[in-house]
Amino acid sequence: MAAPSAIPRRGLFIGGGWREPSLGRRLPVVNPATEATIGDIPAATAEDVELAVSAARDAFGRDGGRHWSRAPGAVRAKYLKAIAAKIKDKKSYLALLETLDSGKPLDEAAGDMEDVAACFEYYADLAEALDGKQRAPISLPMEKFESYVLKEPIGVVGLITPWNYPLLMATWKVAPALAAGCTAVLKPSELASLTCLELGGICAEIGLPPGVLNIITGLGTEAGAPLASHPHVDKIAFTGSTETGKRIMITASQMVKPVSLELGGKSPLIVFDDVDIDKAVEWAMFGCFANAGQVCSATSRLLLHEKIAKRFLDRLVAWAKSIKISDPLEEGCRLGSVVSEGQYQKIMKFISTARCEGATILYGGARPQHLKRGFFIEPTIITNVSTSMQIWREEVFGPVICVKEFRTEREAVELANDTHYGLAGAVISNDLERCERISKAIQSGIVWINCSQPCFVQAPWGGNKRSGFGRELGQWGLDNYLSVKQVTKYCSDEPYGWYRPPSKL
Ligand SMILES: NC(=O)c1ccc[n+]([C@@H]2O[C@H](COP(=O)([O-])OP(=O)(O)OC[C@H]3O[C@@H](n4cnc5c(N)ncnc54)[C@H](O)[C@@H]3O)[C@@H](O)[C@H]2O)c1
Ligand SMILES: C[N+](C)(C)CC=O
Repeated sequence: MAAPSAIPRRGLFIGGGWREPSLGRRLPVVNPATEATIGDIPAATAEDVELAVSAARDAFGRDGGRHWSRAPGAVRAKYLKAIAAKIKDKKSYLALLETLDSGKPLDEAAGDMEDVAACFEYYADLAEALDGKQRAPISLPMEKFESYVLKEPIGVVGLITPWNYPLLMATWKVAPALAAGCTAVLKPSELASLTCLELGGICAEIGLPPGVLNIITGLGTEAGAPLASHPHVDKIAFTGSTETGKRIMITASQMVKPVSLELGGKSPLIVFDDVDIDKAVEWAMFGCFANAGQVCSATSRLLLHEKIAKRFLDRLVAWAKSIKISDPLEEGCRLGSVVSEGQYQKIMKFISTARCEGATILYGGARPQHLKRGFFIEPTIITNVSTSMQIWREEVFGPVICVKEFRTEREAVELANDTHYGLAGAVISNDLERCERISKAIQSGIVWINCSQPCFVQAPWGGNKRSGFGRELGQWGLDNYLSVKQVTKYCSDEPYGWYRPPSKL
């Protein structure tokens, strides 16, 4: 598909319609593959957050919740399915916008749109099933009491999301939140908001009740912070960096507001000496170079058994050389640009610090020579790394992998767990018992065996340690937006009998 001559000019999506931001400000949209400014997005501020939260509050309580929050799950499912159908209809267009906004290869963006539609469909099914799970009885040790559980929507939720999978990361929150009966204010990243704004257009087209989903774009400090601190927002679900996650947690703690946090990672991939090297190399490549390494669970630390390390690295370099790095709209592109100039500078600084600290840049580490414009970085492989180096310890969020060797299984596990993060980890070995042992020993929320990165909407996603807490996707994703209410009934005709009745005079 050819690039559109202009990006749609959208307002903020509040109360079912478009509004100009209160202060009239807009932020430029830069195509990171060309460095051209291709449009702009509204810059919301606290005044707009106020309007969006108020619209969500009204929608939550409208007519006693009959049309949304207390409506049968099948009603909400109908809307979620309609959104999924529209996403499928507009897949090519949305993928194109995502690529122009973020620099990711067009076919990766198209795959993301399929995942977006599948996520809405999945949570439509869970919304329908929710009614059948209400009033689940609790077995009690006293016959005079009966108890059951109601699962109720938490209320108005604030959803703050990053730029690496812009519409998909938003959908992981919007779909379950709406399925649960919550109403929401979504604040996508200022670096890639175009497809999230299009989601607003889709909601209007399918007639989603006004205010059920509100979408405000803008800077984190100006639009995200007032959303996180708003007293009428009942929960914040956040995906982004650990630093911002900490700030959100501090803000939310002032109101004892629940938060779920999907944060950064420094995920290891352990490769033993009993493997097919080329197959394992491909998983390592997919782990660290897909989406230009801007993946929360990216394989950023590669642990190689010393017996295969040299052969593995030779093949890894050979495979890395064969990646097509190009404008992400070109067919066959496997490495696009990173998302912004800021991200480009940050990644380059990580690489130069690694060099200064004594690591070896085995391959890459620079701008590809054939691309004079755009924020492109070669796939980069770094060896001679020590565990005190920044490149080992901190999340890069770019196409950069650092490598260490190990001798024993124990040493591999110690190295894998030598991180403050705990999002994901992976092991490749033909010895499945060893893989099982390692999957238990790795301190993370996700472990892949003989693969790396595949992600399914049915399975829980989230981390431990400084990678956050709470789980998205699957039933766990829905539970994030439900509050559990215990209802206990006294069902005996007898008086309770704790106090003696006053004597009749
Ligand atoms: N664990 C996961 O599932 C997962 C998935 C994707 C990305 N991530 C993480 O996201 C990070 C990259 O995304 P990013 O650079 O957009 O992260 P970021 O923390 O800079 O921004 C994330 C969002 O928070 C907003 N924000 C920034 N400051 C804020 C504040 N003070 N108050 C409220 N909101 C604020 C931003 O505008 C953006 O919408 C990486 O660390 C990555 O690992 C994690
Ligand atoms: C799981 N994934 C890759 C879609 C999102 C994490 O950044």
